[in-house]
Amino acid sequence: MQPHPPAGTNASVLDVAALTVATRDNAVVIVNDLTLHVRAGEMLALLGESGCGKSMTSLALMRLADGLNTSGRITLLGRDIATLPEKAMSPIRGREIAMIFQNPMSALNPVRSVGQQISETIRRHKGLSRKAARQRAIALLGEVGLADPVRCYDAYAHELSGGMCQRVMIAMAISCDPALLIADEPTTALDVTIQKQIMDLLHALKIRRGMGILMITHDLGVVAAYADRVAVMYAGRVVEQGDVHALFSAPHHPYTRGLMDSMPDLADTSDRFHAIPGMVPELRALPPGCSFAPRCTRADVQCTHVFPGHTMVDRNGFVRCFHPLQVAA
Ligand SMILES: Nc1ncnc2c1ncn2[C@@H]1O[C@H](COP(=O)(O)OP(=O)(O)OP(=O)(O)O)[C@@H](O)[C@H]1O
Repeated sequence: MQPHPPAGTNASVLDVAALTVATRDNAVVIVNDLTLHVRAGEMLALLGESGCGKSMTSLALMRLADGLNTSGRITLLGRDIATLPEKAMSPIRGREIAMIFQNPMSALNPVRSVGQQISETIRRHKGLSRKAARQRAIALLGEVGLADPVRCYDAYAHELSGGMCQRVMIAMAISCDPALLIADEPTTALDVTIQKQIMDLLHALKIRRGMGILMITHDLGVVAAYADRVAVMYAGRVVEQGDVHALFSAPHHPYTRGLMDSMPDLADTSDRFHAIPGMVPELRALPPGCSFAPRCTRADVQCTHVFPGHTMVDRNGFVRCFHPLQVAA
């Protein structure tokens, strides 16, 4: 097992370059030329509307995008895992990279206690004795904020609330000290107050453990409150990436600007809702050039022919647009 990079060192945990996922016949490109990185102890939000390819990105990173054509580099802790055979990849899942999902209840086995499920994961990856694995599982249930970890160990998923189940899933995900946690919309199925508790927990774990987190979300509020950096995805591509504060105070891509303008503003009593005109295109029938061009007021002929490359906007950010906002030409 590779040692994790220490937190706060800016060491890269995950580096993804030109990741592309397409159907076997290449008729649909679901993730297109995707570039991103996650450092130790930081949360990168992958932000986008439904159907833009966020979940497929996470599956591809876990090397679980079965039956699809995948290319590009996925460097985890300095090693390219994009082409590793399944036998070598299998122990990496859980141990170096772990994942939590939207619906924790359905991710847990209903006929085994939640503690047993965590113990089994620990025993499989760490080879601990039954007793030691149980002790570690109970400690983890305490670490994720469950009030009575010993009692919780013997509980079944149906005996716990949605928020408690998500805490159990997080305990299982961190049980082998992964360097990277992928969280795919982990709070979407939960009540608003519980959402905040789970996000606070992930934030605390990120700091305490120096773990990198890739947070998949469509929620700009979550991004603003918790992420360190954000990658904005549209129709299979990352169109803008940068530090959260920089990006929120001065978005460069017209799509990012549109997303921010469409956030409801409680202070605005004008009854106006600033929606982006038009619809997200079908991946099966993307327009030529920039996929956002048909909805973009800044688009010209060039935009309808060529997809723009990466333009660096600062040390940490890039935009893919021929006519970005507030970037010197
Ligand atoms: N095997 C496949 N063949 C063809 N298209 C697929 C396949 N798998 C997924 N897609 C399509 O790829 C697109 C991206 O799916 P994905 O689930 O990654 O989106 P998402 O951004 O996570 O959306 P959501 O937030 O709704 O989960 C969807 O339009 C989906 O229909």
